Amino acid sequence: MIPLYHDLSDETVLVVGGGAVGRRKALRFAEEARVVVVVSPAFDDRLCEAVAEGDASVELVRAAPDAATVPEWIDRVAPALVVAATDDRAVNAAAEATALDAGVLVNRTDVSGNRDPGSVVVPATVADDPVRVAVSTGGRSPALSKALRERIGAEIEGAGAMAELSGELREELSEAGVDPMLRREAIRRVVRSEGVWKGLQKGRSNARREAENVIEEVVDR
Ligand SMILES: C[C@@]1(CC(=O)O)c2cc3[nH]c(cc4nc(cc5[nH]c(cc(n2)[C@H]1CCC(=O)O)[C@@](C)(CC(=O)O)[C@@H]5CCC(=O)O)C(CC(=O)O)=C4CCC(=O)O)c(CCC(=O)O)c3CC(=O)O
Ligand SMILES: NC(=O)C1=CN([C@@H]2O[C@H](COP(=O)(O)OP(=O)(O)OC[C@H]3O[C@@H](n4cnc5c(N)ncnc54)[C@H](O)[C@@H]3O)[C@@H](O)[C@H]2O)C=CC1
Repeated sequence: MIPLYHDLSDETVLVVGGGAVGRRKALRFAEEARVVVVVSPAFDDRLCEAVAEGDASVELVRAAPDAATVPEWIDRVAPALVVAATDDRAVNAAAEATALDAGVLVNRTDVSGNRDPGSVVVPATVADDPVRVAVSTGGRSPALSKALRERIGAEIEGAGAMAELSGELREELSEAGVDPMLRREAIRRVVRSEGVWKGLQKGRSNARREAENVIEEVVDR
C-alpha cells in the first residue's frame, strides 16, 4: 500500500455509523474536511457532546441505512470519502460497494489487509505543519501505528519550520536563476545541516544565517 495525501478542505465526508469508531473518524476528518455528515440510528455520547459544544463542521443525521438505501445517502450527501463504521458487516460492505461503484473513496473500518484501490486505510498521522507523517502497519496492528505516531511526534519537532525555511530558500535560488543542479545540492545540504536545525531552535534569523553559509559552500553568489 502506498500512502497518498488528499486535500479534503472543500469536501464532504460521510460517516456511516456513529459509535466509538465513527466518533473518532468523524472528529478526525472534521479537522480536514468542509463538513462531516454522520448517519446513524444512535450516536456515541462524546460525539454528541463535541457537536453540542459547537464543532459546526459535524452534522448528525438519525437514520439507519441498509444495503438498499445506502446509495440514496451517497447521492444526497455527495461525499469525497465514505467511512463505513457500523457494527453491521452487511451495511459496511454495501457502503463500500456503492462508494466504489460511484467512484468515491471508501474507508472500511471493520476489515484489514488487501483491498481494492479506492478502498483506503486511515493511517495514524502526526504533524508539525506543513510536515505530515503517516504510519500504517498494513492493518496488522493499529495499536502499533498509534504508538509509533507518539514516538515520531518528538522526532519531527521543528520540521515544519525547516520546511518553511528551505522552501523559501529554494524559491529564492530559483528566482535568482541559480543552476538547478547547484540549487538542488544546496537545498539538500541545508535540510541535512545540524547547524541549521540547531539554528531553528534559536530563532528564524539565526537559522537563515546558518543556511546562507551552507548555501555559500555550493553556490557562488
Ligand atoms: C485497517 C484499519 C482500517 C481503518 O480504519 O482505516 C483499521 C482496522 C481495525 N482497527 C481495529 C482496532 C483498533 N484501532 C485502533 C486505532 C486506530 N486504527 C487506525 C487505523 C486502522 N484500523 C486501519 C489500519 C491502520 C494500520 O495499517 O495500522 C488508526 C491508526 C487511524 C484512525 O482510525 O484514525 C487509529 C489510531 C489513531 C491514532 O491514535 O493515531 C486501536 C487502538 C486504540 O483504540 O487505542 C484499536 C484497538 C487495538 C488493536 O486491535 O490494535 C480493528 C479491530 C476491531 C475489533 O477488535 O473488532 C480493526 C478491524 C480489523 O483489524 O479487522
Ligand atoms: N478501524 C478501527 O480503528 C476500528 C474498527 N473497529 C470496527 O468498527 C466497527 C464499529 O465499532 P464501534 O464503533 O466500536 O461499534 P459501536 O457498537 O460502538 O458502534 C456501531 C454504530 O453503528 C451504528 N449502526 C448500526 N447499524 C447501522 C446502520 N444500518 N446504519 C448506520 N449506523 C448503524 C450503531 O447505532 C452504532 O452507533 C466494529 O465492527 C469493529 O469491527 C473497531 C475498533 C477500531
